[in-house]
Amino acid sequence: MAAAVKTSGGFCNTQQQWLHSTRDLFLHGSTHSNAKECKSKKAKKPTSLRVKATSTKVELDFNDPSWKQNFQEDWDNRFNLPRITDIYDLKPRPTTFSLKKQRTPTGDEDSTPMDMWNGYVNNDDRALMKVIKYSSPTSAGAECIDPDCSWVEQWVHRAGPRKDIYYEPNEVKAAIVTCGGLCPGLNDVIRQVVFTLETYGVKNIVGIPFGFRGFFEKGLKEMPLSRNLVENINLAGGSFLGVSRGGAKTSEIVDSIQARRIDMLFVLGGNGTHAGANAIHDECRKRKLKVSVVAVPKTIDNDIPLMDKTFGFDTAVEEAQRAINSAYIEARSAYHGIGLVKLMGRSSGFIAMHASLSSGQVDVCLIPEVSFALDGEYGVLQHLEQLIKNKGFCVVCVAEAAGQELLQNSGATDASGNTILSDIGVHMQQKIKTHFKGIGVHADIKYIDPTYMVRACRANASDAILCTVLGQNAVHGAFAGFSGITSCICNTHYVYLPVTQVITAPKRVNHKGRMWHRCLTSTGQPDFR
Ligand SMILES: Nc1ncnc2c1ncn2[C@@H]1O[C@H](COP(=O)(O)OP(=O)(O)O)[C@@H](O)[C@H]1O
Ligand SMILES: O=P(O)(O)OC[C@H]1O[C@](O)(COP(=O)(O)O)[C@@H](O)[C@@H]1O
Ligand SMILES: [Mg+2]
Repeated sequence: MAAAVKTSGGFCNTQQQWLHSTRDLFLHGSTHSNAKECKSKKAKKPTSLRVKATSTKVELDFNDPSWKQNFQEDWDNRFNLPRITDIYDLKPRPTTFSLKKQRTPTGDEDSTPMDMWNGYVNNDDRALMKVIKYSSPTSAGAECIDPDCSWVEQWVHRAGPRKDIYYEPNEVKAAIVTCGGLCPGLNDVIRQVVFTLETYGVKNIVGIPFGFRGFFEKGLKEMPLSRNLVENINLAGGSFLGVSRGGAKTSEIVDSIQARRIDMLFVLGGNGTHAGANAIHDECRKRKLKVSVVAVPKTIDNDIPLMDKTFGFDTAVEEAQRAINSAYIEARSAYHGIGLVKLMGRSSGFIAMHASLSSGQVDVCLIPEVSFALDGEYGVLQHLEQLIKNKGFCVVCVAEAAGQELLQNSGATDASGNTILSDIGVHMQQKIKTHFKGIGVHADIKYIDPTYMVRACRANASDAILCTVLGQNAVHGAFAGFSGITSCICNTHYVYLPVTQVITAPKRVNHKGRMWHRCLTSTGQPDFR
């Protein structure tokens, strides 16, 4: 019987490094860990780990030949999709979502007979979540489960239309709600959900106004939706239905779902919304309601784990890049110009990192995942001084959650309970001004905060396509009888994940990963510690 390893804090050794990796894999589906760096030099492989998964407690003993099987069984259990047939004994019916062309055959010899055309997804179809086989834990970005970094298949359920469905389309009432902050692409998803529902034959489609509030706030009326009504909503940013934060009272929301006789609920939102969707799904199950709750992950922050990206992220990066370009032009044109851009990202620096990379105009990129000092020999200010001296101008991109430890925090939260961050952009602007004044060097600082411009725009082409697929798949998932799932993209494939698996913790930039190092190579910045 191998010894179990303590799973939380307190010590730092090689075992702990493994522990963090494996624990992260279980908790976040990724070994991209936020683990503190361990200083211990001597590598000593642990033989056993006690790992607490989100739904099961699994003990992996790597000396046990069946550890891989145990891991996979736990994985399959956790990624199994909840279905309404788990609580109801329902008979499926053939789908009404036709992949056949609705035309009379032309007699074209080359045309495939429709009944042989494989257009439906089988419930046993799976996609691999991880495709790289790392030969060693020291390989760049290695995500290992055991000390030898063995190959372990991690399958997830493929998304798409099924041959059998569990709802009578003409009896269905479907509702759509958009929650949290704005995000490019919300309207594209609403539109595709409506189109696809109508293709199945659903006639009763409504929009819930202003997020979860629309379920219980007096005076807010549901909006009937149809193809005609939503046809052009993708041409504008924002949400056609409106969004809101806070006010999520699960039991009241489910009372309202019951009273309105909603059968399918499509919930578009970020990590908070997904937690809300999960609570609604659980409550519906408790009340034995035949309701499918299907989420679609939105957030410009790209901070939802397990998926390649959330819709809106690409567009936000593109827009952020425009702000960087303006900062660059201002800085380049001024005598000793310093352009400073603050970008969103509540707890992760994805927008800042990607916009810095894509613009190619950033000299210093600061993200919350990597701590830095402003003052001192190795601080950011000293580096800016060098840049001004050597090339005459510079551009700094800072993520809103970066360097929070350098600031005073009021501890205040927004209506959803998210911490209100202190303004690192304004703080840096002041610090840079004071620093250059102090050393008697002229500096012309131009500060740009494009915050709401970045997320209020309409989706770009790649996001519009992502929204189309995710929105359509959300509807297919509901008709297939799944509930408590989210429609997303993993490893370039479209899949469904149980919501429980994506609300464990926000995804963050892997500061030891290749992408961050590419960013450092691009900016040429040193360590600021
Ligand atoms: N843990 C939670 N359980 C239930 N509902 C939640 C939870 N966290 C947030 N919500 C609700 O989800 C909605 C959106 O959450 P918020 O954090 O503002 O945005 P996002 O979904 O974009 O992260 C809000 O109405 C909020 O009340
Ligand atoms: O000003 P608001 O609406 O509270 O939004 C601020 C937050 O919204 C975001 O743009 C997105 O957050 P969510 O996806 O969680 O809604 C964050 O980057 C930012 O911190
Ligand atoms: Mg959020």
